[in-house]
Amino acid sequence: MASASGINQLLSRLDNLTFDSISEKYPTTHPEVNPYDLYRVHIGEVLAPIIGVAPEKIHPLIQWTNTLDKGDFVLPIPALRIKGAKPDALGAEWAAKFPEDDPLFDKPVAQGPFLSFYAKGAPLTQSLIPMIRELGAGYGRNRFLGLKDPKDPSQGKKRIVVEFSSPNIAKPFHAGHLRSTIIGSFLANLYEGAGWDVVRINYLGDWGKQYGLLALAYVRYGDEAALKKDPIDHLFRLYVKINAEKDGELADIEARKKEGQDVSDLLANSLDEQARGYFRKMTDKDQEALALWKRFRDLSIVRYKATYARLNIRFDEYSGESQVTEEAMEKVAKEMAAKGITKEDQGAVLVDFTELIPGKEGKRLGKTVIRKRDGTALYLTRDIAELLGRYEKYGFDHMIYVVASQQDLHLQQLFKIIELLGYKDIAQRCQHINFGLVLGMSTRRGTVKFLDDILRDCADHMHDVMRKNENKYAQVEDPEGTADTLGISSVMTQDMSGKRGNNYTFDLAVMTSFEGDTGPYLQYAHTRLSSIKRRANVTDEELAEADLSLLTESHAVNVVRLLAQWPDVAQNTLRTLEPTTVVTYLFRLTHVISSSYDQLQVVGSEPALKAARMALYDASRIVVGNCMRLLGLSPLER
Ligand SMILES: NC(=[NH2+])NCCC[C@H](N)C(=O)O
Repeated sequence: MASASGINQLLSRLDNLTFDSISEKYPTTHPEVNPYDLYRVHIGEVLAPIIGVAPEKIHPLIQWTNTLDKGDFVLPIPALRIKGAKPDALGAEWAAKFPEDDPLFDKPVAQGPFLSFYAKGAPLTQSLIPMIRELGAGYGRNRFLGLKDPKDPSQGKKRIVVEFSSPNIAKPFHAGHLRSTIIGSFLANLYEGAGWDVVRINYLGDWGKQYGLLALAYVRYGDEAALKKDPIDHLFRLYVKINAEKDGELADIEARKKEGQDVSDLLANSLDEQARGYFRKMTDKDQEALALWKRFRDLSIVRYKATYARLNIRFDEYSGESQVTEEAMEKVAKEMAAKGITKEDQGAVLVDFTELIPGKEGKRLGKTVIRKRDGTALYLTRDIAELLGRYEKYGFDHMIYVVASQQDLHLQQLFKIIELLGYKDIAQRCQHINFGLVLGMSTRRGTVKFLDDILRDCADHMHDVMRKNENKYAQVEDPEGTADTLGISSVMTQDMSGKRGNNYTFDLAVMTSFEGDTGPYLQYAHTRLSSIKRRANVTDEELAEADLSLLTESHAVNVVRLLAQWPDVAQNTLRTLEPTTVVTYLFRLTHVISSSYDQLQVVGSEPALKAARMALYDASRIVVGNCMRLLGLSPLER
């Protein structure tokens, strides 16, 4: 069965529409990957002569519903702006005129200012199930959305850079990095599914005076074997130790100064000063200093890669603050000065937005330093040069920075400076995707330090939860691996359940439960669908030939109606850029599937019915799996 068979089957029911006529008249629709596009086109075409408005005008106004009892689509009548008549009356009139024997819809229902449309079960079921099974992992993907020119695919894809995760070497991987990793990877998958060319960048915090200090620590206390074994941990320990020493020293100097002692010698030889000197060597490209720093960086990246792999995440580029060259910063510094964006203030260079931009906006953006008095560049300085460098390198159509809300101002300043530099078109391509805090994140081992700690702790907790059910536990083939996957699913699902901007409380007990809207529940739903298929013993051929007209129960039709929404949900998520759009849909879907099990048994039903129901569950398994993979979860089979 070819993938088009499902959609052709629908089209063959409609004598006025063909593939070509649809794509000609409705260039934004793609029924071959989203059957509901055809449904909307059809509504417009049928209503047009009834209402006396062009179908292309009606089509974009049609919306989906949040619950199936409200229908599959609604037309908000006031949106048509028909003068003189009451929406309620119009709705009733149009509903009455809607043909009784429409091939796709029952007679619409007028509900206040809305006209609600309910898809007929049989045509939807019989076309959608084969389509989903044929498209498989591709169902919900829409390669057309990312085309530069939808009418001319030879123009190629649009390109997006997604920068996410971006931890700091030798410092803890905190909740902000965790959220950036989860949300960023999700967004990258989302755009990939929409046919964009996606570049994933990890912008490491790996530069600055503190890395000079770290090098000093390594020279004093470093342990080669420990560094090789666990660089992230070893560097962090060194970092903590040397920072404590440095702070103690500065406090001591401060105290002596208060007593009136001459501390200039102490200051000149202080760790802080030595760190500055070491970092200066790094920026001056001293080979030895750079070699040590590069080892720290390279070894850390190797470890990070292994951890990201557990989450199915890979990056196309490990960029970082260190990769921004002095030359590149020098170049923009000149540009900024020439354009009058920066000014000197007691040897430092700064941008004063309050002077550059009148009113509230300038006040909000405030003032910010671009070069310190000692000549060193700052976080923002590097971001400016990095952004322009990325544009040069990738020529992106869009770029997303997935960074915590605490850095809202930083990114606003960054984009504004790019704009003031005269690159308004580039600034407009950039977007900050922010997110709220994670509260109360600590583990049994104490406060969280690294991504590995977080994941291990969740896996351990999950393992305990699993052990509580001895019977089931005994049946799990690889309890360690399963606990690991379930643990990861727990954290990720909890993180993506609410709106990005909200804070949430990290709660191991809640997130690892199999009850409620949790990651383990989703995994359970998927394994159950997989096990039905294993136990039913129906061949793929039998599934392909199943008589789907047997799926008449409302439970079956409701599952299909939800399955049909998936391409729309994915497409809508491109607008919201909220993981919860997918998560919410996925829980609705899994709940409807789960409530159908008692009504629609597979094992024990007579062969034809068994095959038909199995085809329904197989399509369900595919969609649940596709949603989970888009979210970054690895669906379990057992
Ligand atoms: N381009 C950027 N500034 N990205 C965000 C980097 C996040 C930074 N490393 C931090 O931990 O706070």
